[in-house]
Amino acid sequence: MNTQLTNLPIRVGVLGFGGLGQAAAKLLSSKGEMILVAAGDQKGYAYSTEGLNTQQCIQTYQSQGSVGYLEPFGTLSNSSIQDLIATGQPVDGYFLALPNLPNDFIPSVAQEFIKSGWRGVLVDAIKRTSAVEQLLSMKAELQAAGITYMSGCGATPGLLTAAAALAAQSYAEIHKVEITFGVGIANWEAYRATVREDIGHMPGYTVEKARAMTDAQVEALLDKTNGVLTLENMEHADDVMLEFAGICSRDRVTVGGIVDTRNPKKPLSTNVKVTGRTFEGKISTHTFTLGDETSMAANVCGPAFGYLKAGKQLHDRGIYGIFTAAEIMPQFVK
Ligand SMILES: NC(=O)c1ccc[n+]([C@@H]2O[C@H](COP(=O)([O-])OP(=O)(O)OC[C@H]3O[C@@H](n4cnc5c(N)ncnc54)[C@H](O)[C@@H]3O)[C@@H](O)[C@H]2O)c1
Repeated sequence: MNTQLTNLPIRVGVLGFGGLGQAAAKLLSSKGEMILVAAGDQKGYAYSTEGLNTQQCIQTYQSQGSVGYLEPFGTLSNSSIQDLIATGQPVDGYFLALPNLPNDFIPSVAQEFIKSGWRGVLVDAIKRTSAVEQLLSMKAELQAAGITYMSGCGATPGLLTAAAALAAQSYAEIHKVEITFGVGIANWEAYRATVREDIGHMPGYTVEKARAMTDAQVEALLDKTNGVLTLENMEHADDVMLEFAGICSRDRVTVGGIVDTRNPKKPLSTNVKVTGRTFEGKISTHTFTLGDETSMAANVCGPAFGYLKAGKQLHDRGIYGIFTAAEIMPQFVK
């Protein structure tokens, strides 16, 4: 059924109900074109055809540790994603607000969807180059399964990569794309996976090492830096996405930033600078800067659903496979 043509809201599932998953559910509650029908976390899932109540989901998750406790829509499960898909309940698209720990976790979730026979749109806000490469290599399987997968659709990669792709249009040749992000959050516990994955980029750390750290070890590390993580030359998928979209080779893309885990004020303004040469031979730089009042959650979840809507339009036209935020324009969700 083409929900867009029939004006029915797009039925959305949010997998992962931590910091970003809860923000995604809040954002959806003000939308008319999308409805939250499913939510899942590590210990359970909830489903309602009529739509889940965001506040009840968040309250249940925060007080009991899983949306699986939500009465009467919840189910407790240690394999919530597989079990939710197996219910066969209709969901048009899922936002994967899951940790990518280990670095092949989200690709393994994509495999579960492929195996299940479910057809629809999947959107991730994945960050590492090597993770996006794993997903890109699954293109033929996704196409055959009837899945339209939108990868790298958060803030960066995502919004900033798309802005770089747009800025590139003024130039005949792109010399460099420099992405610098500033993130301020009140406490690291609100975004555990995000902070762990960021630690994995620091000198002396790997994804596996960061994943294995206890909460006390994360806190001890943050104590040493006064809650601030400074990240340089990160392995970030903006590079492979811009290369894949034919904009520039990946070695011309750099990503770094500062994350303050103890202050919601951004430590610096998130921006992308795109330097290139015009057809007349002029060298110039376009800069796209995000407003400091916009939170990480707004800059990740907004684009994620914009890409879900764009993915749904592709899916309705029978276009399956994998696309990134550098190739497709997100659609504004009302
Ligand atoms: N692209 C971007 O701009 C951007 C920015 C920030 C965060 N992110 C990404 O968003 C993701 C989510 O981050 P967060 O800080 O909200 O995470 P979080 O730690 O706050 O929450 C993770 C959620 O996933 C659930 N989960 C974990 N394993 C699961 C499993 N096997 N099955 C089902 N649910 C499971 C947990 O129960 C929890 O609800 C991270 O991968 C992070 O890198 C992307």
